[in-house]
Amino acid sequence: MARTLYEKLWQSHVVRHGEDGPDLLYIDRQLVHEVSSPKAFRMLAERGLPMRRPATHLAVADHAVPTAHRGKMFRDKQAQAQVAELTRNAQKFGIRELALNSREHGIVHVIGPELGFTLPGISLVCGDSHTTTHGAFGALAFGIGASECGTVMATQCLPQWRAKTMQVKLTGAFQPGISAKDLSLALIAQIGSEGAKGYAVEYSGPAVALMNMSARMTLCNMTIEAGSRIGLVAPDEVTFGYLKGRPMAPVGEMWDRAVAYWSSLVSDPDAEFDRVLSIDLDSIAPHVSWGTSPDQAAPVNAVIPAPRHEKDLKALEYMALTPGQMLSDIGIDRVFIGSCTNARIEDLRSAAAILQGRKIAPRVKALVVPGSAATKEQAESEGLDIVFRNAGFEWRDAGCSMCVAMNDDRLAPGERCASTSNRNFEGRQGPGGRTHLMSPAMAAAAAVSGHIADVRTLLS
Ligand SMILES: CC(C)[C@H](C(=O)O)[C@@H](O)C(=O)O
Ligand code: SF4
Repeated sequence: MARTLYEKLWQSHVVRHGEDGPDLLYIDRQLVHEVSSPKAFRMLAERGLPMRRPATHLAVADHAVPTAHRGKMFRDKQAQAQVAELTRNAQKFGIRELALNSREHGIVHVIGPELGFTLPGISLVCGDSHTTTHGAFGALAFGIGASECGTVMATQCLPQWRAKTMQVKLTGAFQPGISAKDLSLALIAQIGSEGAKGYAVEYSGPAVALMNMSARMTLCNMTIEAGSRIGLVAPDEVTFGYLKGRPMAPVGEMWDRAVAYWSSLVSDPDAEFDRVLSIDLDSIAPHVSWGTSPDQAAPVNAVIPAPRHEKDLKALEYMALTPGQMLSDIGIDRVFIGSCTNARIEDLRSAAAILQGRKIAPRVKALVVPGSAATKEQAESEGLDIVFRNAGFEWRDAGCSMCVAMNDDRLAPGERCASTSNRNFEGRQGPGGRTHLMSPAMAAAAAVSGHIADVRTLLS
């Protein structure tokens, strides 16, 4: 029978079919960070259980780490304790941890792919909702809860319900100034923040074949904001090209065998999806969120829509905005370029291209936080750090930073931020802070303009 990519991945990991309950899946790899892992490690310790296969785990502290004072003291003692606990647990249970000062350090969803820890065909979990990111490689990757992390550590298995399947067919090509983030925001605005709930979403079509891994990762990363725990792209030559030579990728004959298997990880031509959507990229304009949920987003040249329900009213009040107001008239105080959605090298390049030879508006404070130490190093070798600094940005070390405000980087109450992150929930970037989600190029355009602006007017 014809099968979708999701069904192939699922079936290759089923240990036991659930009769009336969920299937039991084998989990190949787990990424571990400091926020969701303490409970899991405690579970093992309390029951005196060892880790089933420590070598399949990789730990990194990213959420709470300082980005301005790397290697110095943490100002936040709770954050410091959290990071120290991860190191203690990694040592105790024999898991590899990427040290804060190492070249491999970074946001968990950025370093997994960079190291080749993330591979097509594997099942990969992490106690983190944006684990959807890794589906860009054709991995069965999904976020799990803290106690499920413990289950995987102890058994290498996890009971799971199979999702329905959704195909998002993409045609056309991104127009100048437009990127995967705009597409994600447009899609989420269209289907809603629960529009893909219960579905595994596969992005396919000619436009996906043209996308680099960075764009595919942005798309899969944001899939959770449409309510889906799984975003997928079938692995292809672009995927293999990205992975070849990565530190943890297979080599020699194993590489050839892996590529042969990975090439089979596509939806069969006559496979049926439960739901199919089509989007033409030619029609996508730069998108910006105006509310407190990622689906409250609109094209930059639109006005803030009239509230449709209570949720919109509440969001407009929190955001201090009025229906009918031009999105591009909204002044901003801060700019954050970072997060596992948009802090890879391609993201930094696209922002730097706008900032080249320009300065940020006088009242704006801006920071750029690369997704990983390797991304930072690559950016510096290209001189991007100079472009950012000359424009007036602070150039930081890797971490989640102002995406989630668990370290020292946060908005003051009432401050408004143009942000390349993925969530604009109330208080997400600091209590009382107001977030507008957008692409790196759009965030750069907002930085130099002092208000939300259409990046297309700044393209040379
Ligand atoms: C802290 C962590 C568990 C959380 C997540 O699950 O995604 C965070 O990464 C986020 O982006 O909200
Ligand atoms: S960068 Fe933001 S979204 Fe990504 S893992 Fe960190 S906190 Fe979560």
